[in-house]
Amino acid sequence: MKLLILDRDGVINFDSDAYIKSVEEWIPLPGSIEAIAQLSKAGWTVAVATNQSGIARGYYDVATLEAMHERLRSLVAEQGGELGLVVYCPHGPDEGCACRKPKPGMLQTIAAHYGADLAGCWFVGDSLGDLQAAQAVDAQPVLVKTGKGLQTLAKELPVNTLIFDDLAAIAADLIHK
Ligand SMILES: O=P(O)(O)OC[C@@H](O)[C@H]1O[C@@H](OP(=O)(O)O)[C@@H](O)[C@@H](O)[C@@H]1O
Ligand SMILES: [Mg+2]
Ligand SMILES: [Zn+2]
Repeated sequence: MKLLILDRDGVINFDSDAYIKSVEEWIPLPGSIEAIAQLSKAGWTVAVATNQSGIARGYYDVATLEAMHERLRSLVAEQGGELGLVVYCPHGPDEGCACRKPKPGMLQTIAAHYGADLAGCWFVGDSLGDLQAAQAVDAQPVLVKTGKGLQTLAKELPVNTLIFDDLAAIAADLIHK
C-alpha cells in the first residue's frame, strides 16, 4: 500500500519553541493541507506520528490535542481528501516510553494498524529524532526545511535521508513520479 507517515509540528503546521498549546495556535503551513488532500486523492494513506510532551508537561490536555487533530482532519476533508491514523506520544522525555521519537514505536503502531511494511516507507520530519525513528525501522527518512528542518540540516543525518523544501514539494514528487 502507498503509506506516507508525517511528523506534525514543523511539517504540517507551524511549530513553536513554546509548544502548540491550543487549536488557535495550531496553524497549517502553506500548502500542507492541500498536499495531504492531493496525496490521499492520489491513493496515498497519510498517517501522522507526533511527540506531544506538552501533555506530560501540563501545557494542554488530551481533549485540546484531539481538537487540533479534528481541525486538521476537517481541513483535509474540505479539500476532498482523507487523513489517516494520527498517533501521538503524550509522555515526557524522562518517562522511558516506547513511543517517543526517536524510538520507532509510533511508526510500528501505524504499520500494524494498516498491516503495512515499514521498510522503505517514507517518514517525513523536521527533527533529527524523526529521521532516527525512521532509520530504526528501515523506513525512509525524509527531512523538510520547514519547522526546525534548517537547524536539523546542520546536524549529522542518516546517510540516506531525502531532503525537500516542504510537504508540498514531497506531494508533487510522489504524485508525479
Ligand atoms: O514535531 P512533533 O513530534 O509533531 O511535535 C513536537 C512538539 O511536541 C514539541 O516538541 C518539543 O520537544 P520536547 O518534546 O520538549 O523534547 C519542542 O521541540 C517543541 O518546540 C515542539 O512543539
Ligand atoms: Mg516536528
Ligand atoms: Zn510515549
